[in-house]
Amino acid sequence: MVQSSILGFPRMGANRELKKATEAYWADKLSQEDLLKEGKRLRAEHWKIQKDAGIDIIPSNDFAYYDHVLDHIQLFGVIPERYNKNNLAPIDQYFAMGRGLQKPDQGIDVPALEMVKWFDSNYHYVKPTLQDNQVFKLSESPKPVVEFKEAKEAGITTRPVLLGPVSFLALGKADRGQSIDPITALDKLLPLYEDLLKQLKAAGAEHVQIDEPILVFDLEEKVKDAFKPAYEKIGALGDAAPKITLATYFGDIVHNKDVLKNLQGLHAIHVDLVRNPEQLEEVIGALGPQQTLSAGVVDGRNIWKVNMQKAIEAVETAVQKLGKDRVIVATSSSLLHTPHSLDAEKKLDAEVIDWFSFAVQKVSEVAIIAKAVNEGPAAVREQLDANAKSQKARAESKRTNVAEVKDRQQKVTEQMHNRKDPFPTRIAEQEKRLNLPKFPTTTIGSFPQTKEIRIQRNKFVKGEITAEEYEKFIEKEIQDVIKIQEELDLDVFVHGEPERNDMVQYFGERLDGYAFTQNGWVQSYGSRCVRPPIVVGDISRPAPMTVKESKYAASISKRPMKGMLTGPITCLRWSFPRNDVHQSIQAQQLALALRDEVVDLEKAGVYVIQVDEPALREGLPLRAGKERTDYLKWAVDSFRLATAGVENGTQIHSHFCYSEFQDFFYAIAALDADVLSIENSKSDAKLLKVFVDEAYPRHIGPGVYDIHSPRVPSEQEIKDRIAEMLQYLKPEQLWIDPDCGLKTRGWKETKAALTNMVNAAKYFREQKA
Ligand code: MET
Ligand SMILES: [Zn+2]
Repeated sequence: MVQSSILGFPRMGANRELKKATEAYWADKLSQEDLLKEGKRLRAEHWKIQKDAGIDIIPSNDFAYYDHVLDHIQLFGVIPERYNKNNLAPIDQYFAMGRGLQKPDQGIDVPALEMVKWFDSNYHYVKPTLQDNQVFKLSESPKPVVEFKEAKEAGITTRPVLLGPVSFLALGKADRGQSIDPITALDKLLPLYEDLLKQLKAAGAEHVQIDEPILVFDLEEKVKDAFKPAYEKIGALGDAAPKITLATYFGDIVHNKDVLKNLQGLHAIHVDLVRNPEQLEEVIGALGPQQTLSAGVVDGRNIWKVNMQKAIEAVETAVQKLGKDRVIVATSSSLLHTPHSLDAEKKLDAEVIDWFSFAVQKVSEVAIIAKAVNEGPAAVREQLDANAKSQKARAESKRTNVAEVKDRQQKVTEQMHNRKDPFPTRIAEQEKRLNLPKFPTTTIGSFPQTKEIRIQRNKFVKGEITAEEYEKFIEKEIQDVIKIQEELDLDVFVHGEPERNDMVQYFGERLDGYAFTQNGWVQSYGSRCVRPPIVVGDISRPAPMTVKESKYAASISKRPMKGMLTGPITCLRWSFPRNDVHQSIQAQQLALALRDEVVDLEKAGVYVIQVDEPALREGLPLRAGKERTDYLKWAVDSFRLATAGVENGTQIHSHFCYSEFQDFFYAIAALDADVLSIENSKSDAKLLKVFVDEAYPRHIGPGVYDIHSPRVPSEQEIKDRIAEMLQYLKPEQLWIDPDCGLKTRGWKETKAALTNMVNAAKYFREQKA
């Protein structure tokens, strides 16, 4: 029989209970015992959801209090000495590695381990950080064993999930001052996996899921070569270990087919057939004679209802080749990346809610598909009919077929992507109009989002104050930040973004084609969750979105005002995109909407306009090659289309929270933005060398201080940063600004830091005069 399986379930709970519990624990408002109890309660609840839906293979150890990679760091004792010093309880040591720990009264001050994006998702994992003489040690009561037993006691036999040894190491790095290449530690790590697998088997686990997602990357030879010895060794345990399903996701593994050859002894291979359905045949061809295919046909990364008919066809194709006993129906990846359940959505309109499926619903979809394959479509006729009806309704909906939007896209010309004249002509006109000093100072857009701002916004949302009252409040906020900027003597002002709840949501709410959830939270890192808007249809701009605030701000300030927009790629990447049209089409629709906004800002007298694209880098496809070059082409085109409608004398800025774009610098240059502001305070100024090497002619503001910490940089520190930057950039190119927006900061440190920043800029201005 075909079995049904879930690769992982969201951890937060229906109402983000885990977030609330961990944050209460961090604030000393919840005991450790109660935190652990809450974790246990959530796990039980999530297992039950899956069991009740009829899932055959239910995961355990997919739960984590902070991050599952961090779980493995602790599981294998990859704990840098600095976290061992203070005799912390295991859970506190765990959180200390995840988020740092500062207790001045007890003399504790350890920073967090590095956290980075999990593949191309918006989830972040903690990087395994190894020492040159790394010693591994399996924890005394290994979490996977404990949680397996916990489920068993609750009457559910689960399939524990482990991150595989090759991925665990390959995703890691050497600690500061160390030079170990993590993969070279494989031999030392493997015995711990063997021990762990034996313990799981002894506890009653017949199966285990081992994730090796790095197989979707282009791998260095030495990493590729690590799979064979690793899995030979683990495989040699035979009946002393559970049967292994090796899971990959977020890409295809066809380019690593030769690795599969060495994995034919494993029980099953899982592949993502949502992202790469075309890999099915090749993967089947590469399986061993006994091996099972786990077919990931229900999307773990997005919120759309599965197309049952298509999913069933894919599974049937596998069944024809392998037989029912060698096929598993599964989610494409862990459901970690989807919100908990649609049940909490009371405000979504009936048309679109019928198109969505969150984790709880996806669990049922997997069960239904398995049943359809096992017992024939008649057994689930009603569900299949409802699904087909929903697919058809979505395809034919007015929202997904807006003729005006499509017509406008048809009429986009090459010319519309180009500014009127090249940069030298433009900058001359801009300088005449803006009359800025050398080393102009500015900020990235947002100023502190104070408690008062949040209170007033909530009141407005709840209808407790009128639109007019709220507008007055926002105007007052704008007046205040302008006054502060005058006092600080900044050169290019911003209005401070007080009206924006979030840089994507704000725009989504003003565009047609978007929907919003009330409770569609997805874990981003640790206890932090985001609630991405959903692109449901063709996008257009019914009315100006930011002009009122920017125009008002420009009208009351002495200095040039910078209008502030979120770029098309960032809007798309930080939303749930449509899966029925290519992302390039959605990006172009967003670009056209933003183009109108840019032109309207210019008409309103705003002659500096910043279009933020912090998500451009993370959207880069995981593997080099055509997909990547295609992405860069349409991403760059969408930015150019959004911004090229203005006159030469209007200055276009863009902002990135990354400066690590050595590999695709040509695309950054191709944006043709007059001024780029980039995150740089945490990076090596050497990264700027690429601007020199590529003879980048336009203006750049590499961030001179880190805004993620309340720490105030001294004037001297900022001067040193600027001096360093001047080794790479020409004085006439350089802008002085912070790393990113200041919305998460308090006013006190913001004013102090900006005062030092302006003074540092003035120092160089006088020096170079
Ligand atoms: C994550 S990038 C943020 C840019 C935005 N303009 C801000 O200042 O908050
Ligand atoms: Zn930023």
